[in-house]
Amino acid sequence: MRIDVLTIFPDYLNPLREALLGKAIEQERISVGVHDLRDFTHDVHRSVDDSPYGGGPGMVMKPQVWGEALDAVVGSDERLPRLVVPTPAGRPFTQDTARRWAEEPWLLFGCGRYEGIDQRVIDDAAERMPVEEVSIGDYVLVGGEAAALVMIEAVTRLLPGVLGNPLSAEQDSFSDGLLEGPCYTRPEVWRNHPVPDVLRSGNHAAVDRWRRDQALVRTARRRPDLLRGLPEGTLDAADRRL
Ligand SMILES: Nc1ccc2ncsc2c1
Repeated sequence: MRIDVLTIFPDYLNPLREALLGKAIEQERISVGVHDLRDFTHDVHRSVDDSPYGGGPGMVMKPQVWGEALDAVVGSDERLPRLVVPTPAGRPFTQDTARRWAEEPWLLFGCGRYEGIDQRVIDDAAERMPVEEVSIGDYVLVGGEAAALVMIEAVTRLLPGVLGNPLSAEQDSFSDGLLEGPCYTRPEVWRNHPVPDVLRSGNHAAVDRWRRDQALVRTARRRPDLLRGLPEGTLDAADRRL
């Protein structure tokens, strides 16, 4: 997978070079290009924003700069990226989104700041490539870079060879629609807190049942919306006994 990121704060994306993701880049399982939007300005101030038409607070990112930057990154390659624009006004980013994007050969993240990017940039790009405006949640951020880091991690961890243990991707939260239950490691007792006996029983069926019950109870308490949204047939008779 090829990933490109357009941003006015390229150093914000340095964490992509760390840990498992950094290793996947070194192993050339993923290529990551981070591009400074200001490299596509032509004025002495390297300005990327301007006042909003219609008035109002804040500034809007200029279409000319974005248009030139996107043209440069996309290039004349016949292949086109899926352009992802992180924005609070976007469709929700979910594990299903991550799974879908993990099949893409090329993702291009356009990170806006200020009040956002001139809408004509999105409209013009959509004439040439698939574009998705996506939100990672309902809270205030200053720009799209943190969201891009979140989404890039959620996607690339699903790629073959990126995670040390591929089972982890299949068994983690949301993989079966439920929140993950509690986890434990040594010592058996820590500050008078014991590990649940069932986890030390060696009875794998009982451990699986306990873990499933914990996931169901945690999901019911913290995210009842996820329970209501489970596909028909997800919960079996044993689940429904709770
Ligand atoms: N404020 C805010 C909230 C969510 C979000 N997702 C992508 S950029 C962004 C910005």
